[in-house]
Amino acid sequence: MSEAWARQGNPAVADAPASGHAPLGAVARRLGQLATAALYREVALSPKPGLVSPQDSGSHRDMDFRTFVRSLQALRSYFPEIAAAGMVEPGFEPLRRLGVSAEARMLAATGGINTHRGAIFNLGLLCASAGALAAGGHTLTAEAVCAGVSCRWGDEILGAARPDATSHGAEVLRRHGVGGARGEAAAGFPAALHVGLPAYRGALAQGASPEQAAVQALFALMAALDDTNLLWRGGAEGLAHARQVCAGFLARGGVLASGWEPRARAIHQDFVARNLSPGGSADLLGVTLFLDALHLHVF
Ligand SMILES: CC(C)(COP(=O)(O)OP(=O)(O)OC[C@H]1O[C@@H](n2cnc3c(N)ncnc32)[C@H](O[C@H]2O[C@H](COP(=O)(O)OP(=O)(O)OP(=O)(O)O)[C@@H](O)[C@H]2O)[C@@H]1O)[C@@H](O)C(=O)NCCC(=O)NCCS
Ligand SMILES: Nc1ncnc2[nH]cnc12
Repeated sequence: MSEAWARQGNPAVADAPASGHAPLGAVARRLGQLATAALYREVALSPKPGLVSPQDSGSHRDMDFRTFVRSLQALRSYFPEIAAAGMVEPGFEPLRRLGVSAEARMLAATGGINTHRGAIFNLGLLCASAGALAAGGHTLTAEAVCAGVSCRWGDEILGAARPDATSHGAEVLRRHGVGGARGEAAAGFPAALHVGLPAYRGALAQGASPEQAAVQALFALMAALDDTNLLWRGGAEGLAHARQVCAGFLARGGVLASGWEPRARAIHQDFVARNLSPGGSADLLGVTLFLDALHLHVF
């Protein structure tokens, strides 16, 4: 199961070059494949508290696994496109326009449902940063790619926030002062880099399967993050409850302890009963899996 899950939707696993430098067009295509594969692995993963998986729709009534797959199909050309755009050292505005048009394609494919708004933003910026590094002849490491987003576009990412915006994220920023997707990106994705990635790799090193390691990374992210989706649906109380339950799961040994799966499923049911959905953590799990794959593949 675990190897099959790791290879699912991941063409890069099957045809990664053994060594050497690929032409830039091929690098952009491979970055796009890695981004799409990371998002596919995230949505295919189970159990995930409150989130959509092939098993069920979690705390969501308007979308299921097939909605996410349709959304991913609509986004397939976006990630290579924005990676290629990054290679010509653009300012923020051309990247933002690519993101806005990808969002429109996502909404058309899902009938107006927001499946991947955060992912379009996060992984779009990371693909552009990786493209810029590749064009400069630099090695693509998780640290360099994340720092690239912060250094190149951090100020504009924060500056693009409109005080009168009506999005859930903007409302949460006003009510709770939490920076959400923009804050994470502008700071160079500290949660994915310093929480998700060490949890994922640490679990693998201790013998977990890739699938178990991804569950561990998701719980670590949920325990640490001020997830604006949890705040939107559950307020400060809902966020505190979710973080505490996930910290408790990790303190009992997480996915490395026997009986972890029924415990994780019980937490899933608890989130559903409370109508909680950690969409920001899910997005950052996608980022974590993308960053990990950068190390595995030679460009
Ligand atoms: C920069 C934007 C993404 C602006 O976001 P804003 O702050 O205005 O907020 P939202 O529009 O609400 O979207 C932010 C999405 O980011 C994800 N997220 C949340 N917290 C974090 C975090 N701490 N770190 C990283 N990412 C985070 C999250 O995405 C997931 O949740 C989605 C479902 O959300 P929503 O529709 O609110 O949820 P429901 O609970 O289902 O609602 P109801 O059922 O109750 O109605 C899901 O899709 C996940 O993806 C937040 O949603 C951006 O809007 C923007 O500027 N976009 C265009 C530019 C662009 O993309 N450029 C790319 C290259 S520059
Ligand atoms: N699997 C998932 N379920 C619900 N919202 C999400 N946002 C990103 N991934 C998600």
